[in-house]
Amino acid sequence: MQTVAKIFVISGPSGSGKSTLLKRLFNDFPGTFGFSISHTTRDPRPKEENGVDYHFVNKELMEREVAEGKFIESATFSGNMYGTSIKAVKDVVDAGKVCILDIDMQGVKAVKNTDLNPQYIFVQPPNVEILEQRLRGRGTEKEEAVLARLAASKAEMAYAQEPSAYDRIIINDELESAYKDLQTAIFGQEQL
Ligand SMILES: Nc1ncnc2c1ncn2[C@@H]1O[C@H](COP(=O)(O)OP(=O)(O)OP(=O)(O)O)[C@@H](O)[C@H]1O
Repeated sequence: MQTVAKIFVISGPSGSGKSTLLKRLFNDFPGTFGFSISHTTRDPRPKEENGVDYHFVNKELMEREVAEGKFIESATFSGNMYGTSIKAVKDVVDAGKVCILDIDMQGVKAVKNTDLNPQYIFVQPPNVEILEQRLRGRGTEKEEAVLARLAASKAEMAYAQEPSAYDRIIINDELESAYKDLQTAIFGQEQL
């Protein structure tokens, strides 16, 4: 399947519908897309496989590679490092797949400092009220987390208005229409 790029960055406020749209895309075009495999310094859990679920690495190695600029971004949660390496993204493309990076605004800015040269897509909710309804409707976050996500959405929406921030803005009002717009952004035209 011909796509307009080999790497797509999908960003947008939490609750804007990125996962919903991507799930559909992966289902409708099996084998076409892939996510990069992240690195982590935490121990594997039972059934987790190195190079499949994560690249499990030791802290010294990961710190060195982060310092060498081999990572798009990295962060520490509960004492464990997590991150996406530039190579992990290129590996998806080398395996013949189109790489989808589902990342936040900081991640988008970080990708812009690499040689990956993706297409940047922003998934935007129709308005803040609907975003709030959807976040609450999803029921996966506590009140505090909902408020934090709504606050973060303001900066994400403002950044998306900068002319050079994204190649495409998809307004996720009616899902069918947003999905068609996503297909057009990815394939150059609607496929289904
Ligand atoms: N067009 C739409 N109309 C109505 N509801 C929608 C639409 N798109 C998504 N939703 C619903 O909104 C909620 C948030 O969507 P989703 O989880 O896909 O957002 P997300 O951008 O992936 O969020 P996060 O960044 O937190 O993972 C979900 O409950 C989803 O079913």
